[in-house]
Amino acid sequence: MSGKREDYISWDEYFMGVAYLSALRSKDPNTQVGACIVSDDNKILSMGYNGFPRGCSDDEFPWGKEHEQDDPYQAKYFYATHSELNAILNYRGGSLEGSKLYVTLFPCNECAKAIIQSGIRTLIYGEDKYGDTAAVRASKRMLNAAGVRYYQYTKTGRKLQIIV
Ligand SMILES: Nc1ccn([C@H]2C[C@H](O)[C@@H](COP(=O)(O)O)O2)c(=O)n1
Ligand SMILES: [Zn+2]
Repeated sequence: MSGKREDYISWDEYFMGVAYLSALRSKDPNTQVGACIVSDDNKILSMGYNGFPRGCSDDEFPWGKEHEQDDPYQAKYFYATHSELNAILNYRGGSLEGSKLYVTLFPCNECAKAIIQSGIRTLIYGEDKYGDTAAVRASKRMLNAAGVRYYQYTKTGRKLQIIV
């Protein structure tokens, strides 16, 4: 055997795989989101998943949805930091100018602002299940205006199995 292995995973499979792996760390019982920020020369810069800020206990803060509780103070939305924002805030290396963001779910309007302002130029997303909401429509409006390129990741169908 003298040639190289040919069935290695692509860059997109690798980074989207890392984003999906990060999502598995989320304690959100309904939606787990993962993100991976990559430099333009394909080095991983940061990762994140949705969860409560440091010091806000996963066991004490609420994981319910607003409409079930009828009180936003008792629902997760005031407290959960989105995976994209966590990935941006987790980066300690300086500038994210020109980087790419892989995220399992299309970013909301608040994350879009952080993405634009941090200098991320390309966004590759997995799902768009909230695509018809005002938050995601506003997000796309801002990303379009700011010239952030985005496209949906096309699943290759390859099954990645890791035994840990
Ligand atoms: N792009 C996104 C969108 C949502 N999230 C987080 C915020 C919540 O923890 C969860 C959404 O909960 P749901 O309303 O589906 O019960 O996902 C995120 O991190 N990034
Ligand atoms: Zn968001």
